[in-house]
Amino acid sequence: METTMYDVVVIGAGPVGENIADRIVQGGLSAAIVERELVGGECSYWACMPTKALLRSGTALRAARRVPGAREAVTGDLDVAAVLRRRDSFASNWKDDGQVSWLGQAGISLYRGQGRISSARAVEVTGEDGATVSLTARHAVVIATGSGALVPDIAGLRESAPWTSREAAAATAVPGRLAIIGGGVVASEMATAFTGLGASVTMLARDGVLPMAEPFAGELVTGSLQDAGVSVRLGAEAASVKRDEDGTVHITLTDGETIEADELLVAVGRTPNTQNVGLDAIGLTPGAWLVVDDTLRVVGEEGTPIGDGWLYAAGDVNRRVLLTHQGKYQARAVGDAIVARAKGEAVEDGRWGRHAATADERAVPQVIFTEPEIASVGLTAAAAAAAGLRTRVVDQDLGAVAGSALHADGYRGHARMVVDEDRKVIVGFTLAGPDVAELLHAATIAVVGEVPLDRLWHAVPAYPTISEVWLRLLETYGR
Ligand SMILES: Cc1cc2nc3c(=O)[nH]c(=O)nc-3n(C[C@H](O)[C@H](O)[C@H](O)COP(=O)(O)OP(=O)(O)OC[C@H]3O[C@@H](n4cnc5c(N)ncnc54)[C@H](O)[C@@H]3O)c2cc1C
Ligand SMILES: NC(=O)c1ccc[n+]([C@@H]2O[C@H](COP(=O)([O-])OP(=O)(O)OC[C@H]3O[C@@H](n4cnc5c(N)ncnc54)[C@H](O)[C@@H]3O)[C@@H](O)[C@H]2O)c1
Repeated sequence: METTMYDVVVIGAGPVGENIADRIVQGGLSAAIVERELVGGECSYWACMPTKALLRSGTALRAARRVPGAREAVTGDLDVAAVLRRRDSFASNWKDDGQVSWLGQAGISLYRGQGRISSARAVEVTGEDGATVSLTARHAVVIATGSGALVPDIAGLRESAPWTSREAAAATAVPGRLAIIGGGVVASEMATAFTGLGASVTMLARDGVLPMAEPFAGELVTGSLQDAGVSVRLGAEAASVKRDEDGTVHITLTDGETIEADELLVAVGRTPNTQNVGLDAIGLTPGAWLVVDDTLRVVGEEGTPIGDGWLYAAGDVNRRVLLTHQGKYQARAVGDAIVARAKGEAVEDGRWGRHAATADERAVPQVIFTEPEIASVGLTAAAAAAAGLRTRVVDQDLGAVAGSALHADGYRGHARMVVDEDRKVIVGFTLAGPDVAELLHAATIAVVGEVPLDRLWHAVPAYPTISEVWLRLLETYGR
């Protein structure tokens, strides 16, 4: 079979794959990208964009209702059809023409179909018509195939055709009753969105609400979900599921209670898209998360790169951080590392080096778009303690800051700064409150830059903004 040669072949055209290919071409090499569904990946069509579009209108409405004067100008509830239309447009109506034309402009060759590694540096692409194309990579193959929703082994669950995050993100109607298994990020965001859109929501949060975040985050989100009418069942676990012929879903809990719903969303984490990517051909296990070093080279069981280091994996598929912005950060590192190695240039793979994804370890920012928003970077107090750091935790009521009070009547929120006492730098920062998302980057810079607290006193927050929380936290810490 004839094979086409590129410097680099990227499997998966999600946000991460696209950015890797772009970096490769910017670096003067040629790149092919393989995609089996839509160019743009999960984030564009079934994850970040559509879910945030489903949430945004409710957030705007709540914001207006918190400010007298604006409140009186708002009558009625959300216009569900308008929300769904706006969501459709943010999902580009599930068409990838825009992203395909971007690939063309960027000089990246697109191959549509399932990509499978057949041997070292060789990828076969099988299109929908069954035709196969062979690609060979001169320098590297990158797996950027992302992840899919994990559906746990609960009796009857799969047969009940549950929603995963995909069906929730792309919903064309709002179910009367929505049950959710899970208490993590997807469950909390979708409970917020669908209760705002008029569904009666029950959340089965076996392990609590946002258990990986600072405890006050989960408490505030739980409280506001309950205020909005969501039944938050902490500790509840589904034992079996059955869907009637009339479509009603019955969820039996481990304590014997049964809950009825019109739809059931399963949101208990992700599974890597590595089932059918040819891992068996190179001695790796299909279906497993890929393990990588800091320049994103896939390593085998003994911890050394596969072969001569021709295989890389970035984004969700390596499980380091399941977030778009962090995957794109990896993409910049891996793309530049491949170019440097191809050109025989030095690879800066030390901590914070140009080609190392160092921030993945302890400096990851995330915004959870619940009510209230949860914006965090770095380690929680518990994670810092578990890592053996000697820390001091400083807390501040965010509602007591002048800028917050002005922002919204009855502003409720909380901020926490985790200080590494040995280095006098911030290693973790969490904000919970309305409209805190845009405040996060200051904290990310403080954590990544390891800005000494002494110097932070000279970073004066403007008055009267919510950012004044920085000063309050420093004052509590003491000079
Ligand atoms: C509901 C939800 C909401 C989210 N919201 C946010 C958010 O607000 N902010 C945020 O930062 N992150 C968010 N995330 C996480 C984010 O979606 C992922 O981290 C991101 O999509 C990962 O990008 P990726 O390129 O690694 O993988 P993906 O986006 O999954 O893309 C991988 C691509 O590879 C393709 N592919 C897979 N296997 C093959 C193959 N063998 N051959 C060819 N193509 C293949 C797939 O079709 C897909 O297009 C959310 C996730 C979910 C589920
Ligand atoms: N705004 C954002 O940044 C955003 C939004 C959505 C998703 N995401 C990303 O997508 C990924 C997937 O989100 P997710 O919510 O599916 O995963 P998650 O890991 O955030 O939460 C899954 C939750 O399900 C619980 N769980 C696991 N198995 C269970 C079971 N059998 N029954 C009941 N509960 C169970 C876990 O304890 C956990 O709390 C996350 O890593 C997240 O970072 C990010």
